[in-house]
Amino acid sequence: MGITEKIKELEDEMARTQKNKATEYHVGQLRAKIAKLRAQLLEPEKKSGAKGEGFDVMKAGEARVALIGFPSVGKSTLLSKITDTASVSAEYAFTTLTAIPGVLEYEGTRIQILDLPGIIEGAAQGKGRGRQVVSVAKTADLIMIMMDATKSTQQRQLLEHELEAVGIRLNKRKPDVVLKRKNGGGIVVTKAMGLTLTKIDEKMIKSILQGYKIHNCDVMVREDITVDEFIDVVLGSRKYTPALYCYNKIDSISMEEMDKLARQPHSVVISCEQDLNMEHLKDRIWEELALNRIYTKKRGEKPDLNDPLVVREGATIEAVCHQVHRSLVEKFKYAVVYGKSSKFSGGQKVGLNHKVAPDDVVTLFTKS
Ligand SMILES: Nc1nc2c(ncn2[C@@H]2O[C@H](COP(=O)(O)OP(=O)(O)OP(=O)(O)O)[C@@H](O)[C@H]2O)c(=O)[nH]1
Ligand SMILES: [K+]
Ligand SMILES: [Mg+2]
Repeated sequence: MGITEKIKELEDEMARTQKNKATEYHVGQLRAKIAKLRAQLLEPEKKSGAKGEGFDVMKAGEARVALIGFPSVGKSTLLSKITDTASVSAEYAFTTLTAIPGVLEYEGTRIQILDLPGIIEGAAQGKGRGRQVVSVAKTADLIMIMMDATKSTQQRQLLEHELEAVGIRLNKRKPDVVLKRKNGGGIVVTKAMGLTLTKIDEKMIKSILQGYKIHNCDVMVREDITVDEFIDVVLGSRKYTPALYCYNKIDSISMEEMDKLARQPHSVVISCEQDLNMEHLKDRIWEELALNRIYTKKRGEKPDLNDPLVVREGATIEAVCHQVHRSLVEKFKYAVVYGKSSKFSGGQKVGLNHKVAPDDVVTLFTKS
């Protein structure tokens, strides 16, 4: 009998079993057996030779949010609740075996939410399908770290650790350091005016670079970085992603406990089952994604306020062009912006590098 058939048998048995005090232990055992078999299904296939790089899911909408968490914290329940997609949820671990995309409509914006298999400690080292899951997290604009409010708060640290292990930096800005490799001249470290380095010194910077066999390089340090942050800069391939910590199942904890969790930074508490705080969660997703709406208008016409473009905070006119059409940048001549980013109330003529502000109106002019 294959694993899937075995699982099916156990599931059937679970469905047949009356749940009460007398069967509690037996049901618990069934659940553990199912979880163990499903974990086996999650093992990467040996012969495929793939290093487990992500799941093949097309991006959709204006942004992507990945749901990362241990098994059975309620990721699938949440997906079914806030998007147009139903994802199977159940009381045993490893119910979800692949990436399931859904779309959350938020005030005219489409946000892709990715339900993912639960990960376990050691995911980053390739335990279970963990490596694949954390790879998908790298493609997300926001990582939603989902936890069971009734379980220990250690979950948070363990999950952060797994994500850090694959080079994701949560709620951190890229350190303000510029490295410029050269062909000669040794290592030259320059600091921004008035900056004192308290956590790293020039000698350390040089020795780290030499450790990575970089012997000729200009280093411009613009903030008081730590050793780890400097190593991140040298390694380069770090992904700096906003994270929202979501505690589910608050229906099962006390008010005091709930209050404590809700007060942590970047945190939100919900109950999918009891429908608690779901609208607030959507607001927070939008806020953490830091998306802005702007509007385009044709010359001599009124802007179409029903059809906003959604761009990242700090987006440039170039990004706006990309949103409108892939080939627009090549034909771009100049733009006129109206609104907060414009110096003049009658509109300002700007180039591709100009940064737009929320609710700006933009007219794009192309070479004919
Ligand atoms: N008490 C309570 N139970 C919940 C809540 N949300 C989900 N559950 C239950 O938690 C269990 C697990 O839910 P799932 O949605 O399958 O969890 P998951 O994180 O997708 O699990 P995997 O796919 O196995 O990683 C189910 O029995 C749900 O009914 C909640 O807000 N409160
Ligand atoms: K589950
Ligand atoms: Mg699931």
